[in-house]
Amino acid sequence: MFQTDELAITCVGIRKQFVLRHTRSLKEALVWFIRGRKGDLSRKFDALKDVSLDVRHGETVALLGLNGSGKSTLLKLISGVLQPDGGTVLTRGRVAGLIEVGAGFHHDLSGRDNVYLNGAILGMTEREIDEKFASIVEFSEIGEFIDTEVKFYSSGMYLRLAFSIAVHTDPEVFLIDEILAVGDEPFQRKCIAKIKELAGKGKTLFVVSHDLDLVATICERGVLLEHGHVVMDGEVHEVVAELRQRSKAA
Ligand SMILES: Nc1ncnc2c1ncn2[C@@H]1O[C@H](COP(=O)(O)OP(=O)(O)OP(=O)(O)O)[C@@H](O)[C@H]1O
Repeated sequence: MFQTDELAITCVGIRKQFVLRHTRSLKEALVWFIRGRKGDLSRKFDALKDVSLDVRHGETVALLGLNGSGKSTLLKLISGVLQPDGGTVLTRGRVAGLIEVGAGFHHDLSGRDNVYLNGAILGMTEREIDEKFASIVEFSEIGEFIDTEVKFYSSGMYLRLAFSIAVHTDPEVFLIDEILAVGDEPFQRKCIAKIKELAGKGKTLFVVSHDLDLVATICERGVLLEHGHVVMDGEVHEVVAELRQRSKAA
C-alpha cells in the first residue's frame, strides 16, 4: 500500500457509460410510436467497467489498448473533462491535459488572447502568464501568427500553442493523448524531448499513444485496457509485448 500523499492519481472502481443513439427507420419509429413509445430507442454502453488504478508522483505511465478500449475516456475522467457514472477519481497537484487539440481555445480570439485564456484555465495567474508569454510563443514557433485568430490556425499550429502553454504551467501531472501525431516531425521531436525532460524532473506522465516504440522510450509502466477493463499493469516493455501479441490475434 502507498501513502495517500505519494499518489498523483487515484481511480477507484470507475465506470463510464455512454448512450448510443441509433437512427431508426421510419417504420421502426412508427411501430415504437404506435406501441405507446414503450422501450428505448437508445442503448447504453459501458466504455469503462470498474477501473481501479493508482499512479504515484513521478511515475511515467503509458495507457495502451486497441481502438475503442477506453483510453481517451479514462484520460478525460482523470482530467475532469468527463465525470464518472460510478467510482471516484482523485488527482493531486496541478494537472495539465493535452487531450483534444484546440479544446479550451476560443476560436474567435487571437493566439495571444488564447494564451491568457488557456493559461488561466490551467491555473496560471495573469502575472505568471505575462512573465512566461515570450517563452510560450518562442517554444510554439507561432511567431508572427500570435495575433491571428486561432480559427485560421492549422491543427499543427493549435497543437504547438496548446503544448507550449501546457508545459509552461509547470504541471505536476501531465496527461497526453495521441495529439502529438498532428505535429510535424521537428516539432514532435521537440515535444518528446520536453516530455522526457519533464519525466527527468520527476513529473508524473500519463500518456496515450499507439506509437508503442515511442511510449516504451518515455514511460516505465504500461497499463493495458481491453473493452473497458484493465487487463495488464506492469513494466512497459512487457505490456507492449502483450499488446502486440493480442493485436496479432485480433
Ligand atoms: N461521447 C461518447 N458517446 C458515445 N460513445 C462514446 C463517446 N466517447 C467514447 N465513446 C465510446 O466509448 C468507447 C471507448 O472510446 P475511447 O475513445 O475511450 O477509446 P480509445 O481506447 O481511446 O480508442 P482509440 O484508440 O480509437 O482512440 C468507444 O466504443 C467509443 O465509441
